[in-house]
Amino acid sequence: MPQTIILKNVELLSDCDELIQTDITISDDCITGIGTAMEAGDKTRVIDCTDKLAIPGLINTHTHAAMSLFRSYADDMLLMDWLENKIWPAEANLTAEDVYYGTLLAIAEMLKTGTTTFADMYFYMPQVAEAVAESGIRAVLARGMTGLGANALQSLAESEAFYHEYHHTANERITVMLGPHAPYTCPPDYLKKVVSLAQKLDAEIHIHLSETAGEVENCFKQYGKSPIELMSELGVLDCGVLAAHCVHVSTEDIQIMRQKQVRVAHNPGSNMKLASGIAPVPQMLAAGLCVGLGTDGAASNNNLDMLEEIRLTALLHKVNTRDPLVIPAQTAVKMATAFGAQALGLADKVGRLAPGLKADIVLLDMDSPHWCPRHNRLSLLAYSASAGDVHTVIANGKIVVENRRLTTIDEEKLLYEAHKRSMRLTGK
Ligand SMILES: CSC[C@H]1O[C@@H](n2cnc3c(O)ncnc32)[C@H](O)[C@@H]1O
Ligand SMILES: [Zn+2]
Repeated sequence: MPQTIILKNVELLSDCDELIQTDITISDDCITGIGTAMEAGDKTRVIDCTDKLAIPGLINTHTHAAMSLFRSYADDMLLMDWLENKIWPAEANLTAEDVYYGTLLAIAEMLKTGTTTFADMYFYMPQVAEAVAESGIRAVLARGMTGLGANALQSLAESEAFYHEYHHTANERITVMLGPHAPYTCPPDYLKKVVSLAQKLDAEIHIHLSETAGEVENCFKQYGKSPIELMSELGVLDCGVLAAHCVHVSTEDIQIMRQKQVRVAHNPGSNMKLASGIAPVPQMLAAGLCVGLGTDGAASNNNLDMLEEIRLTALLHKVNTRDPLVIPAQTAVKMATAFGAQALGLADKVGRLAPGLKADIVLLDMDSPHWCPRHNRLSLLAYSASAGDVHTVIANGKIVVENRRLTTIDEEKLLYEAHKRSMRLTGK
């Protein structure tokens, strides 16, 4: 029997950003009505939403969920030093079960901070999918691949098997992409194999591109072109690409990205912490690119809080351009919702509150001093809200956070397991 939930007297922002107080009706996994709800029947759960603001579930377009196990392990370093000397050696010891618990830890944090969809690139992806399936979150999963080393061909084969086994599973909550790590770990011949596989499967690609100045400089030295130009030449950009970072992209690169409809995952927190630079987001948006927001892994952020990324996005680009209008609150919020959905190929399912879309809904508790006075809900959401305001989270029509508590995850057991495994992995 499909369950019906009515969110009674909830506040929400319409597509035209008008504030409305109304009811949202959820039947099974979908939003079926926005407007005064019909009389509740026996099987209907009515939730009083006085003083609650409903927003679409937030969409994290780039992370490595299980890296939550490495949070606070290696900080204040540049990307390549951090990867080569701290992260990759520690990741070499990861087991499938570690990745399961690391991913579940990340999912617990994401759900409690209002994220209902994430795009992940990592190893041991069947265990990632298991954590996604049982927690109720939505995810776009990619088995990370590097073309250097003994596992290069095996990870291609694993990616193919993972795609066949998990694409469109968990009630359609899981979709699968291919995940070549980056141009500096995937040489051209390897990327050509990835492109062939993507064409065979009709799969899209999630890849790190142009994250640091050093990456772009080395790419010019090695191939005489930028990472974007190289990817274009190799056919990678013809597969449908979600490109993480794009910090050091030129005007010419942006034109290519526009032509190839590359979608960008902007990760302001990680880019700031790793001192990678500031992505030209205003230029990318002005060129018509789809730019979503991501946290990157919790080891380089050091949290998975998308409300924080919204705020960072709105602030960072203002101070960088000295133009307060460059990314207004509304744009930053859209980047974490509607644009994020588009970036992940899920715009027909999530990212907005509208009848017919999946019921991925976050209720923020506005009954706090930092929500007073309420001149402008969008402004409050972008500049004043914080993770502690996330009261209730509904993912695919199911309540996964209720009164700030997880309903699908045993948090106490999870923290014990995650802490124990993290200590072993980092030799502590
Ligand atoms: C091959 S699985 C993903 C791989 O990416 C590493 N990683 C984490 N953060 C970053 C980043 O900001 N840039 C590049 N690579 C990153 C992660 O440790 C995994 O090894
Ligand atoms: Zn990353």
